Amino acid sequence: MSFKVLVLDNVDELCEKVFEERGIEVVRNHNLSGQELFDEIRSYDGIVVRSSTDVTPEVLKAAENLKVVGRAGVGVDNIDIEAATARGVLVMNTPDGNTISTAEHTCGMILALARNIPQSVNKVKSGGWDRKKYMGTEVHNKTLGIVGLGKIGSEVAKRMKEFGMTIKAYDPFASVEKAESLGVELLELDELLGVADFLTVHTPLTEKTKNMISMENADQLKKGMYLVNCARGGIYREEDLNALIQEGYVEGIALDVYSSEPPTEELYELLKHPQIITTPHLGASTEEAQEKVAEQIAHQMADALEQKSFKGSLNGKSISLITNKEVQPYLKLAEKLGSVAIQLASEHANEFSFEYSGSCTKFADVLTDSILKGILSHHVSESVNLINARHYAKERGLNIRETTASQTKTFNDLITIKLDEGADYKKISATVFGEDDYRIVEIDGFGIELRLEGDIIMYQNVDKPGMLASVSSALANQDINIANLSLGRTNKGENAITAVSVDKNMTDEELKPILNLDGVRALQYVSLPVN
Ligand SMILES: NC(=O)C1=CN([C@@H]2O[C@H](COP(=O)(O)OP(=O)(O)OC[C@H]3O[C@@H](n4cnc5c(N)ncnc54)[C@H](O)[C@@H]3O)[C@@H](O)[C@H]2O)C=CC1
Ligand SMILES: O=C(O)C(=O)COP(=O)(O)O
Repeated sequence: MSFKVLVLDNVDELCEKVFEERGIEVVRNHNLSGQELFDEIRSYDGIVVRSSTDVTPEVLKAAENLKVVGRAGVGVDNIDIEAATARGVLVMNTPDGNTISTAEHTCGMILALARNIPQSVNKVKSGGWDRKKYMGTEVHNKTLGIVGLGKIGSEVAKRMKEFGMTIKAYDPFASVEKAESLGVELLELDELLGVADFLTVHTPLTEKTKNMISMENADQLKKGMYLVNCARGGIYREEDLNALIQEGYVEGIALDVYSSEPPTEELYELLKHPQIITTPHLGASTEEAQEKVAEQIAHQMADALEQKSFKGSLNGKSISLITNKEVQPYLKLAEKLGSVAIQLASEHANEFSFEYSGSCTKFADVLTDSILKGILSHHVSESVNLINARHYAKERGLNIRETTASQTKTFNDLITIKLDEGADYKKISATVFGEDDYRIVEIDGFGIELRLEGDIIMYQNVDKPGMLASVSSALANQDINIANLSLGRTNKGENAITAVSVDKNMTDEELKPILNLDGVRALQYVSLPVN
């Protein structure tokens, strides 16, 4: 299969090189926006972005062929992951390719703040000379507060420790062991704000981190401290930045990131304050970081398109499992069974129970995605895949219950779907023999053996002589060949279930003679793709 990828942002050329080496057609176009972008994007299987292109629901809708969005970098706030997930589009990033560069930039900002480097450079360049005004402060023996002791925060800690700083951090998700190994003391946020001479943030922008510092909590800050933000604009409340300095809470602020990039006119005005130093989102802008993220994202996207690996994927949490050879037969089994279930369920049924037993239980999560794919493919016009199956299930109000049992009585593995009360058949179980022999093995407690493929007529009947002969002659009269059949019964002469595979896709009209046979009940017709 051949794939086509569009590079939309200023991503290093190595990206194209990797795609080309891997036989993927690649086009670079930085200058697309609006309708032009919508028109161009239609035919691509993948797009590569940095932080400059907003991957909105509209962009995703226009990209009819899209399978993967690759972010050559970390932050994905410019990508609507929810909308991508709903459309079954994989979103991936390169979590560590620009860590060192951003950490180095942060350290640079801390030192630049401490020694007024940008302001004094400007002074000299404009023909001025003022040594008194630009008196600085040492960072040695000062406390650096880090909010977010993740990849970048940790690298900043290591580097600034070497400058003789005491490092303290707030990160509710960081382990004490990790902090100890870095020589960092973990504190609560309010404690950290009270002791930090310099505060640097390295978290995503979330409901919790937005406006983490503002005039509202300025009282908690150590007087005359410095603020650094090389993470995401808005973690410090931008409208309050000038006031924080003017009211004497903060001595200086260094920003690499802004709530809108480039900043709005109002924001540009605020940034003119002489004690605020600024760079235009340069944290990751080094040759080394850009080469790393470009190469990484191209390989990751190529692997994903070729279904080899899903490293770096941010949605479809269980998708990485589908490259596991062991899980593939179960995925197919689950999807087929889901398809049977929806064909047997009552109209408007919205309750399904999935039971996994045996060794397949360890893949239960992705098997549920696959059953849902089988169920929903009959309902949803948009293409359903393992990434968006749960999204659609939720949107359609399906209630799902999942249970697992480590052992089965008769089979190594069994997947069972329980249907709604109104359905003719309430419980259907299937397994896979070998690599690709998918079979229904039980319906409503009746042992049966039927391949999960092609066209199947299922009915209940009283276990008496001649029933099968009547059904086969009703089929033969219409020149319909029986491919396979399976009978299940409880006890001799009692109720029985018959499943007949036929060689053609039958119409309602063709089913009527069977439906009208005396003794045939609960006739259902199921159609499945042939393996
Ligand atoms: N300026 C630039 O060019 C760049 C900026 N970034 C940004 O830097 C930030 C950090 O990136 P990484 O270190 O790679 O991410 P990471 O995921 O390794 O670390 C984030 C840390 O923040 C912590 N965290 C999350 N919510 C928190 C909260 N409410 N309070 C305290 N800690 C919290 C997490 O536990 C985690 O340890 C991201 O926002 C990323 O987008 C990343 C690369 C370049
Ligand atoms: O990776 C990140 O999160 C960054 O902020 C870097 O953004 P950029 O790729 O330089 O536009």
